[in-house]
Amino acid sequence: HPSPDMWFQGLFPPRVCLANARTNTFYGIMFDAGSTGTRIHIYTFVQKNPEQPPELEGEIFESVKPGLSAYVDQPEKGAETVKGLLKMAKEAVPCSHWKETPVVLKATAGLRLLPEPKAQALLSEVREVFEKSPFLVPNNSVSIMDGSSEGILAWITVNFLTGQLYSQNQMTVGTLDLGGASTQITFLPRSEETLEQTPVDFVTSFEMFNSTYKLYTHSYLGFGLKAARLATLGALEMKVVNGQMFRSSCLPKRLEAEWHFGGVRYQYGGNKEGETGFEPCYSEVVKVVQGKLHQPDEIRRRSFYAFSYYYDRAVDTDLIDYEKGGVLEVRDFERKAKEVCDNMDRYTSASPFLCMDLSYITALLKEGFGFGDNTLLQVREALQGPNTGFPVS
Ligand SMILES: O=c1[nH]cnc2c1ncn2[C@@H]1O[C@H](COP(=O)(O)OP(=O)(O)O)[C@@H](O)[C@H]1O
Ligand SMILES: [Ca+2]
Repeated sequence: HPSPDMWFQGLFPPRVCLANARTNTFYGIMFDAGSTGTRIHIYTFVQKNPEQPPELEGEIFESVKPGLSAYVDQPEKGAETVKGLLKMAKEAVPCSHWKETPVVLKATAGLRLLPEPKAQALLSEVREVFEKSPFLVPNNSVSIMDGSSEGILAWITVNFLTGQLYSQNQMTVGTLDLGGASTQITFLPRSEETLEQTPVDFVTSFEMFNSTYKLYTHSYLGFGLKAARLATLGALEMKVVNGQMFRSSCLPKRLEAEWHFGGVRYQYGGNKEGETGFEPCYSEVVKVVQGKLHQPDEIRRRSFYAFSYYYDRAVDTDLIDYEKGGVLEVRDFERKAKEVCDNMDRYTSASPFLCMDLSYITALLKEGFGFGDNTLLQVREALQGPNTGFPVS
């Protein structure tokens, strides 16, 4: 086809940007590039008076699946997913503010697991999308966040939003984040002994509101829920051969299916003739964690805030309410794992991995971190800002 004559285009005025937005309002665009999905957070801040810091007024959130790491061999296609989300930002932020609105992307465990050149190729495609956008691109705006920053960020968010960081007698809570590819544990040690018994690279100091905090924090790469599924199946550090079948006693006996993670296709199924149920499953998942994690004594006496997949699986099995979350003991995950694994046929409508996931969570908490059966966990949806029920400012 010859291209149509576009003579009429010149008749219309170019799209203009009217400066109609409030001048005390600021915006920020943050991408969380997780192993299972990419999420955009568009924050609105309002500066009510010049002496005070701006207050968070609102947040717009959207997400896409799969995560960037699934595009390991198609970096341009991966960057397209970011571009799609960025379109939302152009609608949400008034055009008069575009060029002052910073846009950043922080990638977590999915990209940490990829070979460095592949991860960099994805990030540079994303950088290009940002550069072509009308937003402000700060230095180092597209990068892989290191594991300890990830843990600290979660800890600050929870303790700031619950008011602990500016209260007189600080009762900070620890945080447990279970992602797809990595898991983080972070808390403020109360006993000197804990710090003495902790490897140096598990301790990070930082300053905030005129206090210095010495936090215990560590991110375990490859110990997220989805990576743990592969480890349990024996498929994590393997070159997967086409047609190869991975079996586990944690899966329904007759199940045969396939699953894509990190750009690789895995075929998996139940133990057709062998055992299934909690006992054999638990011994499989324990092998994934046993002896591989540092166990600080103090955590048995502290309470923790648990989110991400701890929350998702607790909601899936009615251990807690979707909206309110809830307080659980470590033993509640074990009880639920037994119930699901020993009655797998009753849970077929849910994910076939439900038994494996609950067993892994139990093993990670007890055998991995060394929590007691009765350690209390506040299981909540990840705190993200104003729509969480926690005061933001
Ligand atoms: O913005 C969010 N709000 C609430 N939950 C989130 C958000 N982003 C991720 N999650 C949770 O994080 C988990 C997935 O982990 P993710 O994809 O971030 O892997 P990673 O942290 O290992 O890279 C899921 O439980 C998902 O519900
Ligand atoms: Ca995450």
